[in-house]
Amino acid sequence: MSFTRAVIFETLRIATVVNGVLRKTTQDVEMKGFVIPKGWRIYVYTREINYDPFLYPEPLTFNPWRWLEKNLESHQHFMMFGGGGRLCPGKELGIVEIAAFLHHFVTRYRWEEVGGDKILKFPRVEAPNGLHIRVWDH
Ligand code: HEM
Repeated sequence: MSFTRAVIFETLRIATVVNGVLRKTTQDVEMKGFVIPKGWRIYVYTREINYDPFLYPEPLTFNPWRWLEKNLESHQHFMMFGGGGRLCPGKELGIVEIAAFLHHFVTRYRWEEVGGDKILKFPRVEAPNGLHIRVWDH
């Protein structure tokens, strides 16, 4: 299960649909010489963190093994499920659901892409015309 978990994290890192998390300051916050006034709304653009080459060398390469080498999941910059008191409560359920789907899909079926579908990477990962695949029993 640890490799499946690594595949899920790497997929979320490269192609999550959650580009960031929102917060609002409840008091003035000083950070690295800057003051964020009370009441400001903040958008933490986690997509940028996920592509940071200092945190994830060769960030555009799909490399699930990077999650096994170090415990990246416990790092402060791991924010695919948000963080702090508002951390996604469905994190583990979501991972189990994806893992169960992947297990059945990979072990029971084979698939191929059909047609030259367009995939956009920015501002978010999406397939505007849908991602068409042909699936058959293995
Ligand atoms: C891959 C799957 C999922 C991803 C990537 C994801 C991601 C996120 C993110 C980024 C947040 C914002 C956290 C923050 O502001 O710090 C969030 C919040 C939340 N998620 Fe998920 N989520 C996933 C699955 C689920 C599932 C399966 C459930 C419920 C069954 C769920 C329920 C929630 C709820 C209720 C919140 C709001 C928490 C709050 O504001 O206190 N999520 N999720």
